[in-house]
Amino acid sequence: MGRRNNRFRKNHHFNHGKKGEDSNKQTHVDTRKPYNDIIRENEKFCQYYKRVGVCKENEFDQFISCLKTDLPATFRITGSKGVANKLLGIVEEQLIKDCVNQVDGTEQPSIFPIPWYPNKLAWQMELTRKDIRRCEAYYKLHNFLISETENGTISRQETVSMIPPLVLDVQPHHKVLDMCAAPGSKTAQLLELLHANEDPIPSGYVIANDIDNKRCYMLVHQAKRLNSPCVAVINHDSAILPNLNTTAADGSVEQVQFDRILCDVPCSGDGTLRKNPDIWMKWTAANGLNLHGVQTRILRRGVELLNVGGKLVYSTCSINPIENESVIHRLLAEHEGVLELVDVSEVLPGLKYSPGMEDWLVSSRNLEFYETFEDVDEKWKTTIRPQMFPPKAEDREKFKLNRCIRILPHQQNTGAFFVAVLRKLKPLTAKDKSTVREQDDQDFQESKKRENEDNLPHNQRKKRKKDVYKEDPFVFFNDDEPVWNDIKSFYQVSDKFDSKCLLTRCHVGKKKNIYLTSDAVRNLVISNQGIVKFINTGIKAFVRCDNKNMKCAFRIANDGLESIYPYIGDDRKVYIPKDDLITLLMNDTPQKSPPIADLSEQIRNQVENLSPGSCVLIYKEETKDNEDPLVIHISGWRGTTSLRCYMDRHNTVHLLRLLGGDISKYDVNKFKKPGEEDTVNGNEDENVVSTTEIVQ
Ligand SMILES: C[S@@+](CC[C@H](N)C(=O)[O-])C[C@H]1O[C@@H](n2cnc3c(N)ncnc32)[C@H](O)[C@@H]1O
Repeated sequence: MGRRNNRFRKNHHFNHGKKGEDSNKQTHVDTRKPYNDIIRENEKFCQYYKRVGVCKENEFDQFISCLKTDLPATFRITGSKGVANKLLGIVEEQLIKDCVNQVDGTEQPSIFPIPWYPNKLAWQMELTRKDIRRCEAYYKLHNFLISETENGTISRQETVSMIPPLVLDVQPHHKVLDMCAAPGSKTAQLLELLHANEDPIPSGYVIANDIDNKRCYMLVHQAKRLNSPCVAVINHDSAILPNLNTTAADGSVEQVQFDRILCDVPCSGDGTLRKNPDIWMKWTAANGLNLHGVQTRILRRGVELLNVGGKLVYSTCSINPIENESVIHRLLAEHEGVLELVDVSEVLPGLKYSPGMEDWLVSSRNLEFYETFEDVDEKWKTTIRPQMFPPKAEDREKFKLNRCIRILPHQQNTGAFFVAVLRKLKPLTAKDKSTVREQDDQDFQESKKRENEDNLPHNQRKKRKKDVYKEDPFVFFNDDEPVWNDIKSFYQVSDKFDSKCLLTRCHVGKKKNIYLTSDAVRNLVISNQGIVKFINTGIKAFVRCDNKNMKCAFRIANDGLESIYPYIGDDRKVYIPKDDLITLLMNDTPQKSPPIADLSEQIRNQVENLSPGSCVLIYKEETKDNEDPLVIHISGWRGTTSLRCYMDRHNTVHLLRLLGGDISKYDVNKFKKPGEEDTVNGNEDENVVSTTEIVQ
């Protein structure tokens, strides 16, 4: 299987999380109204942004009207190059024809590749998620989106949210920190970039952090879809994230400085009004003022943790300059000569955006606007801070805030977004750090107090700490791990494979699942266990199966297969032709696995002398024009007389789709009762499973 098209695993913690990227914002207002009942008006919002001048005057009405409409649906194709190419072909040749052009009598909505996203791998539709879910004409599109998302081969990510990882320029050897990572759509993208070379185990890694313990499990779920041994999820306040260490072979300890940092900070979220219309009801100018402090502290810690020469992306889904350029300007001014804004105008050709603002007014919570701190009314001087103001006109050229990127909704029918790319030019001095800290402590206390007053409903205060899950330990193998010898000899694992990167999640008892991390992640976990809270790391590589016919107690798991595949000996590898693979995939009853005698001669010859047990099935499809071939690796089982593969339903549908097999029994029209469906399709199969049901 491709690295990113492996098994989706349910995590029971996942449902505890809140929904959406901006759900970390709280409010007094009861926002539980159905979205249709929400009146998309807020006089103060319009007044504020008109006065602050976020867009040209002649565009303002268009800007507001667009914010009042629902967001178009978008998705990104992920997966290894071969899988992504094949899926792209299916989108272009089948999906558009079958799914979108089906509406009779109405204008056909378009579906098109997002022009600035590389290799046509991101698509936008003239349809909202609700349209797709509710309209029968799009049921195949809906089924496709659900099953491929569950499988991990597409990501239903908002257009603008795809930008930060792209401009961060992540390479497979980079040490990457995602400071505010949950629910994890950008972490997933960072991981894809880390694996772009399709190395089985890249030397770089992604540390994904979030302050919210429950949201960390959403992150675990996202990361798991990608089957990477190079990611660890941690749970900390990123404004005070401790220094992380690594330990060298001689035992010396070194502090980690990251090559790339994503700082996708908590924000007022007013850029997501199209997706979250409840924000129309709760927006006030106080939100931005209150968040500026925490945003600054997170960014500042990011700058401290960044390697010299490294890049950091600061992003928000807010339109407000107080949460955006003001934070960037503050950091640039605090550390003059240490940071520069990177010009990314050429990185995403075709992206429409406005340059960062170089001048803005600062407003009190009740919309009194000020040009300078000196003008601010005494009563606001704890809420409005001097550092929130723009640079003086003569300093603008020094800061180059126009290099920030502001995406407004009407520019290309998206949400609103802010992105800034910073490069660190030299280390911070000790003086830099201490002056800033003293000055900031006072602001911090004030803003904490205000956040409580303004944002948190009484019943939510101090609630957070309680339901924190206790993690199982991360127990790495030693050189003399007893179960390893059997596994190594059964699968003829090469000596190049470092078994010390395998781990279990228990100290005692029978080992059930064996997970794999990269060497670098192992080092981080071992060196920092007492320093930060690790929530999850490692992909499932081997699973105990205790089958009496197999000489080894562990079978290979699909999740870790891409990472261990190159180290496995040839004897347990079986090359499978397309028709045989389709036969195996079409069989959904393990007790009736296809008899080897019924498979092709090619398979019969290969498995004749293969002892029963776990094996790797390999399918390779050459492509025209020397494109990346489609290569699929699957965990298989050679029974005494039969052959089967380990697959969940999403994998099965995905692979059958790629191979051109029959998925009609899964591709159910949920708008028709089962009886009607049979009549329409002439399909009498009793085992019809709707793809929507599979999700539950
Ligand atoms: C805008 S969301 C991040 C979205 C995420 N990057 C993505 O693409 O899916 C902001 C996140 O910051 C987290 N957060 C808020 N304050 C934080 C802090 N001090 N340290 C770390 N995370 C924080 C919230 O829990 C929330 O998950």
